[in-house]
Amino acid sequence: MSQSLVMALAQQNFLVGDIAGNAQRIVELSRQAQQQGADLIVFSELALTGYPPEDLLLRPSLQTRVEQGLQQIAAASQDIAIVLGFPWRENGQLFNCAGFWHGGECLGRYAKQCLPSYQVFDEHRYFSVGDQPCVIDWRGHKLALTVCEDIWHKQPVAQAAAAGADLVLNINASPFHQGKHSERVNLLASHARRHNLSLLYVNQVGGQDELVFDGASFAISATGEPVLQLPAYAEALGLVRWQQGQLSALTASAEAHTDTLGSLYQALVCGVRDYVEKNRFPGVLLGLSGGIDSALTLAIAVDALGAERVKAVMMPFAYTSDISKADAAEQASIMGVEYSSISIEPMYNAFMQQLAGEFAGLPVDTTEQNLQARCRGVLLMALSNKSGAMVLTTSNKSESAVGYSTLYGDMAGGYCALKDVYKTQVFALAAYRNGLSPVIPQRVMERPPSAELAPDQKDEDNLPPYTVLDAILARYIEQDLSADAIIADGFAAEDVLRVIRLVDINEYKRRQAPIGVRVSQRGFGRDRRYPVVNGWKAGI
Ligand SMILES: Nc1ncnc2c1ncn2[C@@H]1O[C@H](COP(=O)(O)OP(=O)(O)OC[C@H]2O[C@@H]([n+]3cccc(C(=O)O)c3)[C@H](O)[C@@H]2O)[C@@H](O)[C@H]1O
Ligand SMILES: Nc1ncnc2c1ncn2[C@@H]1O[C@H](COP(=O)(O)OP(=O)(O)OP(=O)(O)O)[C@@H](O)[C@H]1O
Ligand SMILES: NC(=O)CC[C@H](N)C(=O)O
Repeated sequence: MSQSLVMALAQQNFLVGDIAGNAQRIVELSRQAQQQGADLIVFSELALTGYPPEDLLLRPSLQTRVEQGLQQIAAASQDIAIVLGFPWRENGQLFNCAGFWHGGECLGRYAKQCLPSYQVFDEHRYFSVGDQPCVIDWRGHKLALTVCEDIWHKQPVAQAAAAGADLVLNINASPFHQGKHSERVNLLASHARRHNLSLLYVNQVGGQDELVFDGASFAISATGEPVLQLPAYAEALGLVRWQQGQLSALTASAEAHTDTLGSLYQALVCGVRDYVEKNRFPGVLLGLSGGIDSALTLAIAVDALGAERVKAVMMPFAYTSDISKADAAEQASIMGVEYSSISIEPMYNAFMQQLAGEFAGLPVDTTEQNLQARCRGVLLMALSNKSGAMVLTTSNKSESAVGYSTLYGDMAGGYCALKDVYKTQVFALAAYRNGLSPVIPQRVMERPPSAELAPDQKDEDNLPPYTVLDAILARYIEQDLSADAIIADGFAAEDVLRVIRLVDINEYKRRQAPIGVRVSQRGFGRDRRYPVVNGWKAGI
């Protein structure tokens, strides 16, 4: 006769590489869950190391550190069962494992069978493939362990069902991209219905370099109905009861994690917050130009860290309009951030004076524009060095795509909130954020974008309108379409060929850009690895 079980879903923000700290956190939370009546607690994939640990997995002391952490966890499993993810070396091979501890003993260990090595994932670089299901017979229940990517294929769940499982514990490190949450829920519901199984989906939460894990863990009944939904972008401990083959929620569900601009905005906030917090920066600073990119970046920074940890700097030059200065000052005041204005004119003039001999007889070109951006970069980095605050860069995905930014100028900095956000989405996100409370002056939202690096300059003088540019970029970057296919979609050949050429020749620039939040399935980080030197010809 099976007993009723209370199970805790532990959605946590672990620090990659801090094995001792993560083990301690796992022990504390297990104790806390036990006090709340849980018989079993489930942590996420590679909870012990944090995900993705990347080449830390190759460090010689990995196994020793993992064993030390697991000893503490085993000791904490006397009165509560603990399920968690950890790397495990056996016979010279490393596996991405899920383990089940109770009474101080490991009652089962499962090695992940489906290793993702696409998009940002690179698990075949580190892990060997498992080939066995793991179904643990505990207190009259048959509990199967699976790890993240396993659930995106039919075989591991089918194997577990064939081995008699009635409940699948799926531990995850599943990063956010737009639309991902509904994909996960639909996927698990289809496994549930196909095999008449209930499933727990436990995801980690928080930012890690370019990745943002949204959490949003859930439990699903054998009929494919969601039973419990944990919040997105927050740590949480949810409880469910498992009794006579039925799951029921013991804690309140969060609102369903919908795939709107709101979840995109929260992903950006979460990415910035965790990058700053986990690197222990006291705060951030950025150049505030009166344009939309720096305005949105400022709003994200303040939502992530609080106004007292954010500084904005206006650095005017001869081409900076009065309305840019006024709008920047107004936004800084609305948001309550420290604000200062430093003219770049004296340093620009000093550079030009020193270069006058070298430049004699040569026409004015982008060199002079880049020098303005570089004066700003130097000032921001000096302020960063002095205060310890990190510089946020403001380039969006459209600009990074076509190389519309200056090396060692506006590209100087540590982290980029909008790195994976097209310019058209920048406008939509700014409007979304202002809908919550007005933080970006209306004029900033309405002015045509301009780099203000030359008299009366507008971005769209040099580029097709952003709606057209972004549509071409999405086809080329996200969908991998050829120039011919994009032209066949109705775009002007001249625009398509020019944009593709710009994307191709600016790989070197993107390679030197700071990392930033990834929110699509094809960001400019680990998702897209093109050779800088290459002879590929655009066309078919
Ligand atoms: N393949 C390669 N591998 C390595 N390095 C390479 C390279 N090709 C050029 N380079 C180097 O890169 C230099 C060119 O890059 P860089 O100095 O950045 O300059 P560049 O790309 O020529 O100019 C920057 C462009 O971005 C625009 N911009 C700047 C700032 C802000 C904004 C905005 O709206 O936000 C727009 C600006 O109007 C201009 O069109 C070359 O002089 C060379 O030193
Ligand atoms: N006058 C300025 N004062 C402070 N920072 C500036 C100034 N001009 C440019 N910057 C910085 O350089 C970045 C590049 O901005 P630029 O104005 O060239 O074009 P942009 O990409 O349209 O950005 P934005 O929409 O923020 O103006 C800005 O986002 C800002 O961080
Ligand atoms: N860690 C993993 O196995 C992640 C892969 C999986 N498809 C996801 O992103 O949800």
